[in-house]
Amino acid sequence: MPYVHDVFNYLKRSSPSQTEFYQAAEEVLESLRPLIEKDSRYLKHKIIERIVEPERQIMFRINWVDDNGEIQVNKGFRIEFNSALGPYKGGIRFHPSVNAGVIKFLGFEQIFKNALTGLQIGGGKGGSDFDPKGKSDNEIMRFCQAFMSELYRHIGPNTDVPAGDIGVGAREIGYMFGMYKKLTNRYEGVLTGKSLLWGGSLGRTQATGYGAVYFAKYMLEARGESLENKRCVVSGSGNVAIYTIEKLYHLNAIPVTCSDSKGMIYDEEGIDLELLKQIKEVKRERLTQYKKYRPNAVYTPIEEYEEGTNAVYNIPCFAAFPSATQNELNLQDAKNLLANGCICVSEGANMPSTPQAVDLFIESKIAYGPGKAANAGGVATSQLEMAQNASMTNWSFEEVETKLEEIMKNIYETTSQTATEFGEPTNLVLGANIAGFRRVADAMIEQGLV
Ligand SMILES: NC(=O)C1=CN([C@@H]2O[C@H](COP(=O)(O)OP(=O)(O)OC[C@H]3O[C@@H](n4cnc5c(N)ncnc54)[C@H](O)[C@@H]3O)[C@@H](O)[C@H]2O)C=CC1
Ligand SMILES: O=C(O)CCC(=O)C(=O)O
Repeated sequence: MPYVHDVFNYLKRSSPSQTEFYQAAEEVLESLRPLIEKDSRYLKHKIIERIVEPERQIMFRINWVDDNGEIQVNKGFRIEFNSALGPYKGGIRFHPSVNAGVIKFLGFEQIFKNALTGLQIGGGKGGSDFDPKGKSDNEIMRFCQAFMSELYRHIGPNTDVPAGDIGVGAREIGYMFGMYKKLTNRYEGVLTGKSLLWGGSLGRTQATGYGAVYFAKYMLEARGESLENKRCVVSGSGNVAIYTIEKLYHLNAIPVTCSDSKGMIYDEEGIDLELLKQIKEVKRERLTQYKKYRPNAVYTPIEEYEEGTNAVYNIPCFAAFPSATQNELNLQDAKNLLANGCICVSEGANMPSTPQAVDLFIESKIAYGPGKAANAGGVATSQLEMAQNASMTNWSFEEVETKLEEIMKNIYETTSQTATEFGEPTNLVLGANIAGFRRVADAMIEQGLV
């Protein structure tokens, strides 16, 4: 369809050098072809042209002072992409690779992910090229305060509600919340992922990882399979990876790997979860420490990975849970997974598989859950946190987890039914993109040209 092609070319001309955004947009636009052919309303209302353009993009300077008294300057971003379904909602990422294109791809994915949850949340994302690695606690606090000293004027509990992402966890959310409160004199649910002491929700920390495993469980159940006693590989060792490993153990699976940007651990007997939490959540150390306490585990530094591959995906497994970062799994990794017997990939990270890897997963008809569906449990539970804040109540862990599992089951069913409706029952990329888009697009049409 030349129309989709034209919109995509326009994007490339109007937003130069935003590679990750083109990747995310191309996948969604390609998936929408059969829908656009079937329903002319989307063309008439120019929904495609409108949905790829953020409603608002904020870029700002962040000045802060390091422990040596030196002034440091970073870039800050918040993209308020689409508010058809509710207040902008999406995390904040602190990582040196952050730029306008990365935040735009994440914000774009967030629109459809949030729509798939069935909840009233629009799509947004933010971040900074600040590198938290090696920074003292005081430096982290000063940076978070400086970041919020600009962001506070753009957000609010009914406007835009940020949360965490790579490099932003409960500690950073705490420092940002403190500054927001001081500047506005308001104590309100403006951020999610808060500490349980002052407005957080039980289960939010676990939600993304648990959700990605639930998504795998439902994909597998539909094929008469289960995770029980199956070996699984997990990449990353942050929030999503840790709670993916935890839920895999709950379902009697055996997670055998985790990784960080410097290397990977292969622990044949199963990852020691308490040790991993101690290293990553408490001490904030490198994974090399893991081997000190588990001498039988194998640590492979990235310099020793086979060229052009991610060693995590060279370990034989039944299911894989990419939980680190974008484009961490390429075509060769996908081939390695399939050759070693993997039949399920559930993405905890955002866009971890390259387009060629995704094509191979779809072609081979394995159970493949794209990030915007499989990792939606995090943002869904953030909305549960917003609901508790607004009603001044606190739900039990069991209540939140029951809702989370129900939401993940619904997302699986919606994506699978939509894929079937469009003639490709195992293609959950098609199902997720069309189902997410349709909900947002129909809301945009009903709300008029705004
Ligand atoms: N935290 C959340 O609730 C959600 C997170 N996500 C996505 O999950 C992924 C992981 O995020 P979090 O666990 O929250 O972040 P985190 O900061 O807790 O952990 C990130 C992990 O990825 C690893 N990593 C980063 N860059 C890497 C690289 N180039 N190679 C190998 N490992 C690398 C880090 O070492 C760390 O272990 C991201 O793609 C994020 O956007 C998606 C939905 C919700
Ligand atoms: O909890 C949230 O609001 C956002 C989570 C997030 O950033 C994501 O889903 O990628």
